[in-house]
Amino acid sequence: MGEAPAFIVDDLQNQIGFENEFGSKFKGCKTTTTIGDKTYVIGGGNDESTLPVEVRIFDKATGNWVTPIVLGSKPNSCKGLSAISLNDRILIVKKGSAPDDCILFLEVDTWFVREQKKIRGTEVVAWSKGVRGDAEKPVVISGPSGVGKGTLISMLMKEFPSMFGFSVSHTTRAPRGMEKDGVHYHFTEQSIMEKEIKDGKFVEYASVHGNLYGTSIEAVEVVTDAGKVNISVPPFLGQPILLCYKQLWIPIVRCILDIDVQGARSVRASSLEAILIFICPPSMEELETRLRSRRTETEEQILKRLQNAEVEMKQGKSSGIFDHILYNDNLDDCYESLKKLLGIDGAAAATQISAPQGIDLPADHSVSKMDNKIIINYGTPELEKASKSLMVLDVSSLKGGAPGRTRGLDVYVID
Ligand SMILES: Nc1ncnc2c1ncn2[C@@H]1O[C@H](COP(=O)(O)OP(=O)(O)OP(=O)(O)O)[C@@H](O)[C@H]1O
Ligand SMILES: Nc1nc2c(ncn2[C@@H]2O[C@H](COP(=O)(O)O)[C@@H](O)[C@H]2O)c(=O)[nH]1
Repeated sequence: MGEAPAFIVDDLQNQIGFENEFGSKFKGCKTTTTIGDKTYVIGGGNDESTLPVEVRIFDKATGNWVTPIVLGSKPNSCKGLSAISLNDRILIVKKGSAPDDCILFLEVDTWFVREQKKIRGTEVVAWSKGVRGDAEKPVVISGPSGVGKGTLISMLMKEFPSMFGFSVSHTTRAPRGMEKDGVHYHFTEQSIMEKEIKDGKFVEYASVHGNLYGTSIEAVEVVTDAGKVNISVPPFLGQPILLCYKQLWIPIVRCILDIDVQGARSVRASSLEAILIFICPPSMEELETRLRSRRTETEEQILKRLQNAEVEMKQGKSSGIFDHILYNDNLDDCYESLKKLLGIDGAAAATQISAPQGIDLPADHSVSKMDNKIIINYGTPELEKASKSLMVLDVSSLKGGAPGRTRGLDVYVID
């Protein structure tokens, strides 16, 4: 580890035009990173301000400045930024930020961003938060209507209120008696939802039993960003807060999606990297009994749902979309199997599985890159010579990304 870093970041440029263009646009800290013909200028929001970090792009090919559509939750202000190019995304190391909020990725050419650029016909970038290891994979629960998906999800949310967050879908179907807008679904109109789909606001969508249903990017982000709030007081019942890390109570939230097989197929093809679970009924007769006993559909709707169930069952069992298949015969048994799959069949495991390990970055540091390793040097120049304390972020196994989290960061310290 004694070699000089191959690439020094914090590459603040003073090219003609940069400072003027920039100085007026961004108050506070800023940094620039070039990927191909584009220079990404990322900055704003210093420690005292509440302004979020902004992004502008200087296109060297055209000589023009572009203000991109920025998806994802913009990072909070910080004391300084370092930016490291990783080809399709830029890793941002924030100074003076909370352990769960100091490593972020600005995606500039990932699958998700390319799709969004195609849909929107303009420059797009997307923020995603970096997390260590493999935690927090979203969970997709799919299966025919009436099989018990909602029942199982309710049981999970009731037993682990702090651990799971439900992705509230959009639908064009009418609300049922007890259903609340924004809680069970975002009830919307066909024309509005079609426009929003065209605008690229959805991770996935499908026409199901004659209505449009879809998971918006925002719905997923609302859940994953629940982990962003840092509160310095202990949790009380009902709050989505679990883990005390460095005197901060860090919420742990894992996103659950209840979607049909078509939607599951889209999620499988996306960058969400979810765990996909298909729930089967013990028999079609039992499925019909459950659908009828729910008393929420008309006879015509029940028949349509049963007809669609035949197709969904075939696809669910054989398409290779799903990681796991569970049979919901006895509800309690199925629920236990689901918890086992998710690694939460014991109280200790429940805390382990989703506990996000923050990255405790020293407030003062410099950042460099060597191959797939980001080296964070946190000694003063004098101390560096003596002790060379380094933190290494290994980015060789990154997974996921916008609209969820970027997982797979390996972090270790070299003394
Ligand atoms: N294992 C089970 N045994 C008997 N009844 C069950 C079981 N699981 C769920 N149910 C019942 O079946 C009905 C349908 O369940 P639920 O509404 O959860 O299905 P769903 O898969 O979410 O349906 P949809 O896709 O239409 O939303 C409910 O009345 C529920 O109480
Ligand atoms: N592809 C998607 N399917 C969804 C979504 N939200 C719900 N669903 C599925 O629709 C059916 C019917 O639901 P119901 O509430 O009308 O009974 C069911 O299979 C759900 O899983 C979504 O966002 N995308």
